[in-house]
Amino acid sequence: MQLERRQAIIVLDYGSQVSRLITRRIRECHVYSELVPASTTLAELQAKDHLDIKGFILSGGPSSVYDEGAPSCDPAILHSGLPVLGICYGMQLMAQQLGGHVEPKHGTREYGPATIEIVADAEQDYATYRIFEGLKPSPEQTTHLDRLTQHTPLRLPVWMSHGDSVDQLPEGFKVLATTESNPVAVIAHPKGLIGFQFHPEVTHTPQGKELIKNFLFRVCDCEASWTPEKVIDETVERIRQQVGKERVLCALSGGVDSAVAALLVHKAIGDQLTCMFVDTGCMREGEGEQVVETFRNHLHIPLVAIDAEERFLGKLAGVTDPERKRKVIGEEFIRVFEEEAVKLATEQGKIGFLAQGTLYPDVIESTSHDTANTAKRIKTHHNVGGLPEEMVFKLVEPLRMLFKDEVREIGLELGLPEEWVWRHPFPGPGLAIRVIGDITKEKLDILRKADKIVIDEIRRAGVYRELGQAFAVLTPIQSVGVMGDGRTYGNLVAVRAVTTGDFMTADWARLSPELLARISNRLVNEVHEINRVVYDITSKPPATIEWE
Ligand SMILES: Nc1ncnc2c1ncn2[C@@H]1O[C@H](COP(=O)(O)OP(=O)(O)OP(=O)(O)O)[C@@H](O)[C@H]1O
Ligand SMILES: O=c1[nH]c(=O)c2[nH+]cn([C@@H]3O[C@H](COP(=O)(O)O)[C@@H](O)[C@H]3O)c2[nH]1
Ligand SMILES: NC(=O)CC[C@H](N)C(=O)O
Ligand SMILES: [Mg+2]
Repeated sequence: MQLERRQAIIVLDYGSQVSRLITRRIRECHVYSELVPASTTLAELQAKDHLDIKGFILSGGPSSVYDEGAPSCDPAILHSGLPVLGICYGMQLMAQQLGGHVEPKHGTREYGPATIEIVADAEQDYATYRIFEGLKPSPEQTTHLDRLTQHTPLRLPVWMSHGDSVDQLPEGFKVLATTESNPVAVIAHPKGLIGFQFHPEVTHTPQGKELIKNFLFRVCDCEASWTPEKVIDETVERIRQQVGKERVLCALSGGVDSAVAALLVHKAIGDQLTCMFVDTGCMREGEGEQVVETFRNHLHIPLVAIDAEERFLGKLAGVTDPERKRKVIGEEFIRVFEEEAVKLATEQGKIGFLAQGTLYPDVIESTSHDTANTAKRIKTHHNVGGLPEEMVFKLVEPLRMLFKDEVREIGLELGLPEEWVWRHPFPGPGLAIRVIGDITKEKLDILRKADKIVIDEIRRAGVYRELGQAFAVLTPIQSVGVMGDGRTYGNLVAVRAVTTGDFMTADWARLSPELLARISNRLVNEVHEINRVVYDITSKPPATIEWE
């Protein structure tokens, strides 16, 4: 089967903190979008033969266009005849490269909320540029003067963050909107070149999504065809073409990413796939059983479950340093996979591919942001991806182009149980990095009970889905208590619950005092080793989500 080319909007990344949000907003409108480094040329993009490029967006960024070495845009993109939307730096760059001029304007800096007033002629300009079609002035934007003159210009609240301004337009451009302090807030050329000085991709621009939709559907003529069904069909076909008749191994963790990757591969090649779940002894209560039950009995996908508790706990004995724990676990995973892959290979023929749940944010991080590579290492996230070379696996990464919310949608569509789809992420090293200090089976058992109580109560209160992650941490601190009139000297458990979008930053969740009380009560009553409970009220930064 020949794969159709998919309609796409290419976002060029000039380094804005919110570049990837642009891509997400576009995808939320069911149009496919990729974020690429600013230096990407039109020729390179046209060489991606799976894409039918419908338009470009140039993101914002920290540079000033007149700075030496400031990033630019391949002129061929601006002259391609396809629509281009420049946002903030992107608009300034487009204006400058097409012959206009940009100046630092100390008097017209705008950071935060602003209101743009559309000065375009309602009938003619709306029909020519189409970017403001269908937008309505909100009643609170209507002034007394408007009512007196019975003329209500379109005003929109937006979010700005710039110190430079376009002060001279390139030929053929027209100003479509201004703000009180900035005469050039939106510019446009009849050929579909548009510039926004504000950021439509952030939620602080309330009608931002409508503006992006207008760009996609009215200016670029896109179809809303990037849907879960379509993604599944395409991905399945791609996997078939890549894998052929070879066998694939998928390491299954119990998390949503590896589960969805496995489902897609299974849909593509059926029994050529073998899944492998490794019980490290550091899993949550019932985790292993649930993985086995769902995959073998419910989804009918071949699964090998490896009980490696003894060897992992043996290697971890006496290890207290968090980084060391991660290393030990990472290495042990590799050893287990090596051994098991050899066994599988001799039983049913060689395994050529390894399926992984790599997501789009991982891909973006490793290609477009230099800062990601120079950033300071806080902790080594263990990943089974670092498999030894002598295994010579080729990789199948069916989620490479997807964000987590898209992965979840696909999981639902493929029949992964809801409870699994919405499960909080769980780190590969598992409870080993939530038992602070030295790890023993006894401590892990205490933590397993505590973790289950925390999660059960959070689910019962109906707040599980609102939280990014929630769990218990077993600390080595012991404290004195009194129970049944007797003295106790027991363990201190910390409860951690955070809200977060991307896990790069997080806030501690404002759980209700009633819920916290129930959790604390059950912890001390049901887990007799615990006699004191604290709630972690630090955000990330300065803390991290996990304690180790
Ligand atoms: N216990 C395990 N057994 C087998 N593979 C594992 C195990 N733990 C982790 N892995 C592998 O390591 C990969 C990375 O783990 P990671 O936690 O980042 O992703 P995930 O578990 O798939 O999803 P989530 O982020 O929702 O937890 C997994 O996709 C899986 O392939
Ligand atoms: O697969 C993983 N291997 C690891 O070693 C690891 N350490 C942290 N995490 C998860 O990453 C997210 C951010 O965690 P931190 O704020 O603690 O760095 C949170 O979701 C953490 O659970 C890990 N995941
Ligand atoms: N957010 C941005 O894109 C800022 C662009 C440019 N650095 C300015 O200050 O105007
Ligand atoms: Mg996981």
